Amino acid sequence: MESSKIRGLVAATVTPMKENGEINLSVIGKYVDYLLNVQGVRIVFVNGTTAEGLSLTTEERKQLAEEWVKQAVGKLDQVIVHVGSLCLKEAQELAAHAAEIKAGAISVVAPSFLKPPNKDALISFLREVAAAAPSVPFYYYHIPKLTGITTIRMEDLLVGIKSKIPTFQGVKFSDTDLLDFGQCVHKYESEKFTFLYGVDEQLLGALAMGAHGAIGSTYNYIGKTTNDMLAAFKSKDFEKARKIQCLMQEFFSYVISHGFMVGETKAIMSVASNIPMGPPRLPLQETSNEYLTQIIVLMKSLGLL
Ligand SMILES: CC(=O)N[C@@H]([C@@H](O)[C@H](O)[C@H](O)CO)[C@@H](O)CC(=O)C(=O)O
Repeated sequence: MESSKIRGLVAATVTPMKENGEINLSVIGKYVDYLLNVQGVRIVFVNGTTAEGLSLTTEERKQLAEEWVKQAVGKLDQVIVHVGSLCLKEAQELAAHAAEIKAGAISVVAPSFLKPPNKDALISFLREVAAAAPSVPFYYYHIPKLTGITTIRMEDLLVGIKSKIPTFQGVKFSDTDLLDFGQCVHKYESEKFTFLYGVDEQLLGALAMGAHGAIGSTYNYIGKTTNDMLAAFKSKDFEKARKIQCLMQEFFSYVISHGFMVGETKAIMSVASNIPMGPPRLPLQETSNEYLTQIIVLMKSLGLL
């Protein structure tokens, strides 16, 4: 698959599972068609947070990456495979595999149990993983709320990074710190890095700070509405863009205060796409029918479904 610069929306995919907890590769073809034809989303992020990547076996991750790449051919623009792991060797194995199957890009989250003690240790880890896929564009996956690595700012991480990781292409920035985000875009403009924002509820703020695109769980099912917001922003209709973001925020505000994790994402996506995404894997929990009904009623009333 072509690896070109990433622009626009990227769906952080869920991993379809059967009721017995096995991964369900058979629906990925339909999933691709749904993203493309209904949501207008042409890039996917596979085996990330929403995909429960770190709860899958290495073999499952490889099978999923292969199936996504296979189904994307001739349809999607790009498949980004998340290859991060607590284990360097496993991350390298997954990176080499992503290169072998011709994934468009790889992304790596910081190991979060035995954590890198400082920026240099983190870069050393990332460099070793990136080296296992020496011709595949590399994106660092910054999600401090989940990794617990809260003291390494991206603005600092990027200093001289291209000399350490030649395939470095950009950051998937899943944090609310728009000061750090804005400085990354501003200071590294000449490097032509790509900055993809990952907090869907405030994407408009990041667009104003120069985001090139966005990766998120909700682009699976409100990609079309978010694309309308991107179009309004691009044509400088800021009033319209703000209205769309605020409308989506009514949904975010409700679900975030009542509980919003992968179980909810999978359930909403199953209803929206009519493709069974199944339950999440333990320790995550399936959402209740009662709560799902409330979410769907709200989304319909907002015109998001
Ligand atoms: C913590 C979390 O799951 N964040 C999501 C967001 O899309 C998030 O679901 C959304 O902003 C709602 O809070 C993404 O950043 C995660 C993501 O891109 C991924 O699944 O790899």
